[in-house]
Amino acid sequence: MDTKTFKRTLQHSENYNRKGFGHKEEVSTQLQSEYESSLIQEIRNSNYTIKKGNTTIRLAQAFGFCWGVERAVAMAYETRQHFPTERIWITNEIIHNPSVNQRMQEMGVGFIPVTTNKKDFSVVEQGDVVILPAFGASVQEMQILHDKGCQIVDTTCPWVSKVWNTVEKHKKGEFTSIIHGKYKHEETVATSSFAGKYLIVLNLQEAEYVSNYILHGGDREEFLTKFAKAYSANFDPDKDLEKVGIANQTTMLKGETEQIGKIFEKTMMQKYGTLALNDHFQSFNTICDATQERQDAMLELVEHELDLIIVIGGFNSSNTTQLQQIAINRNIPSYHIDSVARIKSSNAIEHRQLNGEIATTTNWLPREETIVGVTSGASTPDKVVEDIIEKIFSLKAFNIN
Ligand SMILES: C/C(=C\COP(=O)(O)OP(=O)(O)O)CO
Ligand code: SF4
Repeated sequence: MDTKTFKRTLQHSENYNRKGFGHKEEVSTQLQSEYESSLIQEIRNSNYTIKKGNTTIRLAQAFGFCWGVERAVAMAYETRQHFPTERIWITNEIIHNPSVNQRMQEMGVGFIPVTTNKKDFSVVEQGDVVILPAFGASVQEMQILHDKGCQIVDTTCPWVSKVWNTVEKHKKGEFTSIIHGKYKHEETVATSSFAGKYLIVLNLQEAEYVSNYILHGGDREEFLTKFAKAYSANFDPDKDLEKVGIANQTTMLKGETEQIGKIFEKTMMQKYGTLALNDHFQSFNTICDATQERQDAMLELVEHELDLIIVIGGFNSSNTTQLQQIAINRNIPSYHIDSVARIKSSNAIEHRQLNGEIATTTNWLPREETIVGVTSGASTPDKVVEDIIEKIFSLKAFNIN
């Protein structure tokens, strides 16, 4: 499929909207009351710190809703306002936060059902409205919806679309896109659908493995098994790694994407020589500002003296996981939770570990003077952060165990 032409056709179609419907002011009051917090604003205004009794909360200097999330959620609310009686669907979670997705359902926005790992678009009828989430959607999904003649409201973050343009450039120059990301993640699924040849690498180890294969060859079958589901159809590691371009899922660890870029730049230089580098390697910066700011703020937060860190965000939120990785790298006890309900008592907290498993830690909140670092992912409403801070204060005030 000529994805570039299709996208242009879609964007000119009268059934397509990516600008909202002019109800910004009406929905902003609703969004404010549902997601914002006066306590968090107060803490922001007092140098990101608040102390009550023997407990200090130190917030990261950048956290919570990013611009792209605010925009996508506002567009979804506007869509409901603009189409009060039409059936509205969304192709995936709007963002990775359970409370926001719950609100979507309460507003009557239906999630496309999934049967045997496949989305069932047969529920969508002509005249229905379909929202594409902040992560975007694959070009194949867009085509199905366009063919059905439904109204498409595209909330894809422009930073994500920027990555799609990057992989289109790779495709034009016959470069294979090396995408730093998680192959199952909605954004990476969408990005790879716009790429020509692609290979998705998760981390530095995988990048090193590919680099080594480029330089010295290796076991082709092992390569294909290792990266199963993470490359384009008919990908051949012996032929398709001669020209590579770098792209990423916007919310990966910034430093890691940069290092992966450097690994491939060095590899191509070593294999083809400095003068031929531009014929074999392309790199554009596709890390979004919000990811960068939140990770930088976390790196600054962990420089302070902290007894523990609470990282708040959906359990499937990639950027939240990256924030926790920073705490783990610094050996600070840290707990990734998605809502106040995970705090059972000062004796028990239920939290997500980096490997995805849910664990319960006992005696997590010290009785004595305590400094708690707090941050939240780009999809976490301030209200959720407020509830958690209030809970910590109340547990400490009563020393409830
Ligand atoms: C929508 C979006 C980021 C907002 O945070 P999310 O937590 O929803 O997503 P992610 O970190 O990618 O799992 C895609 O860049
Ligand atoms: S994290 Fe970046 S790319 Fe993702 S929605 Fe927010 S601003 Fe957009």
